[in-house]
Amino acid sequence: MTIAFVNFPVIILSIMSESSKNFSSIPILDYSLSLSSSTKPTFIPNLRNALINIGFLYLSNTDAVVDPALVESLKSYIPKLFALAQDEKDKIRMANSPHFLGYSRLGAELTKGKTDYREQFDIATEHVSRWRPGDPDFWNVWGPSQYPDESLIPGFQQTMKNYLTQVAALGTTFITLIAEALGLPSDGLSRFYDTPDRMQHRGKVVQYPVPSERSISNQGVGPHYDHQVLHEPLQLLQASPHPGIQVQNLTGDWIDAPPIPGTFVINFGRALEFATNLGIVRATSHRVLSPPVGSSSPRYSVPFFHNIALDVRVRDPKYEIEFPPEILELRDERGSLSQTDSVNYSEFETQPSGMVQLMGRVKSHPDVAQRHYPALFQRFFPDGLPAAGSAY
Ligand SMILES: O=C(O)CCC(=O)C(=O)O
Ligand SMILES: [Fe+2]
Repeated sequence: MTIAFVNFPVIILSIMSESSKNFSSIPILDYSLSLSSSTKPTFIPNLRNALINIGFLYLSNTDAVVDPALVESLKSYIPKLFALAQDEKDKIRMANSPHFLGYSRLGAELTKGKTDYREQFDIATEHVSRWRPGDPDFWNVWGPSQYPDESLIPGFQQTMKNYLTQVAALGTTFITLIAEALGLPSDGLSRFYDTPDRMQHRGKVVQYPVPSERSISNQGVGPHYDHQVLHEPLQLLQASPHPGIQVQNLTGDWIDAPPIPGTFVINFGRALEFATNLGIVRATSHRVLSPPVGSSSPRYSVPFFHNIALDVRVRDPKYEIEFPPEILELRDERGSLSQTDSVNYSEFETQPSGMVQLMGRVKSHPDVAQRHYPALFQRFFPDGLPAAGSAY
């Protein structure tokens, strides 16, 4: 099977050297090939390979859906966003929001109980919460975002909204390509989605500061799977070289996925893994290390998470999909997925997607949970708020 490569020097050449298990770099897929019926047949097999064997890919040539000028404009706002006065950032802190949207100070987030060394604004596509008293708590995990005062950073809000709309559209189209790559009709995964007004997808803008000599940890964000279907982080190029995301292959090695200009990194979340007969698609464990000590600039990224509908229980027989035998064979050739030490969202086995999402948010942001979901907070943190991990 061939992999479409963009000619870029940082990509290590030895892709899939021995077996797919030991992949040692991440393939680059040219999105524009999916747009015409004459080139789509070269795109789909590469996507199939990434879905089943790797769990990660770079996507290039997405200009038809995500405007490069908009991406440049968004990038130019990011250092200004983090340079806002601390009290202005705190005005839109995440603890204000039952939807876990807003600003988190450095060190406010936990992954597997350990502190992540990053500062971030969680901002989602526009959505009105449908939760009313008496409804399931997890309906309230989606709702409106908080933005900094417009006069402090004029134009940022609209730019971010436009960006989120465009990457969400890319995600929605990409889901149809995933369905085709898995031998289904292009709407083969549509059962996992609600109507657009009842969907929300999340983004965030993240700064990973350069640690000092004395820092005890270089955990930008600890090893985890994403719970959603798709994760489309935009890694921004830095003044000094940064390793970027690292991805774990089936033998447990961490593979660098450095930023490549003009691409998105796409990885698949546990929702998709569980929804595809418990593991045709691979969700892949990943982490981010802090920039090396002495780097001249922090690392910035804009992750985006494409969700499935809140009420879907992916393991409910009514959502079961029949895949063609060739796809099942490819899964069998790959073998079963190893257990890693990452946050793994095994709750998908029994819980609706919204509840899995809410539980993940509670564990990552206990102070927000204490305020808005006291019963769940008590369940996960019976001894009270941990010393680290407050989003105030
Ligand atoms: O910062 C990044 O590039 C990715 C972060 C990530 O994996 C996450 O927030 O889930
Ligand atoms: Fe992630």
